[in-house]
Amino acid sequence: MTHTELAPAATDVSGSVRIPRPASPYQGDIARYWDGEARPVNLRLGDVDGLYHHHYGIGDVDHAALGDAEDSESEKKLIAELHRLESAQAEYLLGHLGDIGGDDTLVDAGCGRGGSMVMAHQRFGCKVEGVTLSAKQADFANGRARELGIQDHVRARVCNMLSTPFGTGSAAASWNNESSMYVDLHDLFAEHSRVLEVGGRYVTITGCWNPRYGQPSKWVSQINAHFECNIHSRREYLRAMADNRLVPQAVVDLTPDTLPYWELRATSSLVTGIEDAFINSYKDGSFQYLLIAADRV
Ligand SMILES: C[S@@+](CC[C@H](N)C(=O)[O-])C[C@H]1O[C@@H](n2cnc3c(N)ncnc32)[C@H](O)[C@@H]1O
Ligand SMILES: CC(C)=CCC/C(C)=C/COP(=O)(O)OP(=O)(O)O
Ligand SMILES: [Mg+2]
Repeated sequence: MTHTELAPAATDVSGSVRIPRPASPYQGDIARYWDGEARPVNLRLGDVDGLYHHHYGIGDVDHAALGDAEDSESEKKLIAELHRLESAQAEYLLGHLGDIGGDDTLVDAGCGRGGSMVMAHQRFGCKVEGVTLSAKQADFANGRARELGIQDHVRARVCNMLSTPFGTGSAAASWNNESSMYVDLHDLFAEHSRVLEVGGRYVTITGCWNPRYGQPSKWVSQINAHFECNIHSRREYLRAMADNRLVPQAVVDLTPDTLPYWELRATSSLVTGIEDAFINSYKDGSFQYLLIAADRV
């Protein structure tokens, strides 16, 4: 499918994104949450190179890139390092999408400010369609795409990821990057399964509670309350995929890879207060940071 066949962008006369009525009061709350979000830990990291993420980082910290306590640039270097780890996370996700060509269309479900969409287009040359509940985020992502001159290929719209306007079988690949904890997984995977072509690839990076712990730990409950989300268990992911023709090809526990990011972030001036909940739950085994890549069969 070429992008000219896609439904027209939902914009009003001023060029901003049209806002559909939320599908539920909860979705209205989540839209308001992200419309109002302006945490320095996200904006200052994004300012490093113009890729704005709302996900966390993976990989080893490059200690040589950090200044020592006397270094007047140490805060700037710390921010650049946290951002590098967040972009590494997105590259890792994109690396599991398979063989994507310039004529393909990808779907980013819960696209935030669009950092991963820009990276996907830069990597594959393809079209990327994102959906978010937040009009502010969609405007931001579309503004960045215009600044980069890639607005014909990268587009965000205000839309519920459980009911998208994308054609059946129209996407070569789709993903959720830390956005699946806001929806019912059966509904979510039914929609990905519909939009993906047979043989297409679905990838998620997510935090999930570990069934081996028994129930969501107090740390998981704290993260849910902090973000107004509903973290699922690893078992729920695999079951809901199996029920929706999504067959896992890779399940990677990224918990050891994300801990260095959190430990570094906990030392920065940009802490938000949620760092200990992530660190403690990753360490006590009640919570895992997982990538799942699945084939649409
Ligand atoms: C933590 S942010 C992740 C953003 C992005 N994936 C990234 O990696 O930067 C969660 C995103 O999920 C979106 N979201 C939550 N529920 C949604 C829904 N039902 N439909 C569309 N987007 C949703 C929010 O609007 C927000 O953009
Ligand atoms: C792994 C889990 C459970 C994620 C929950 C979803 C979420 C809020 C992700 C990060 O967003 P953000 O980048 O806006 O958060 P922060 O401000 O903490 O960096
Ligand atoms: Mg962040």
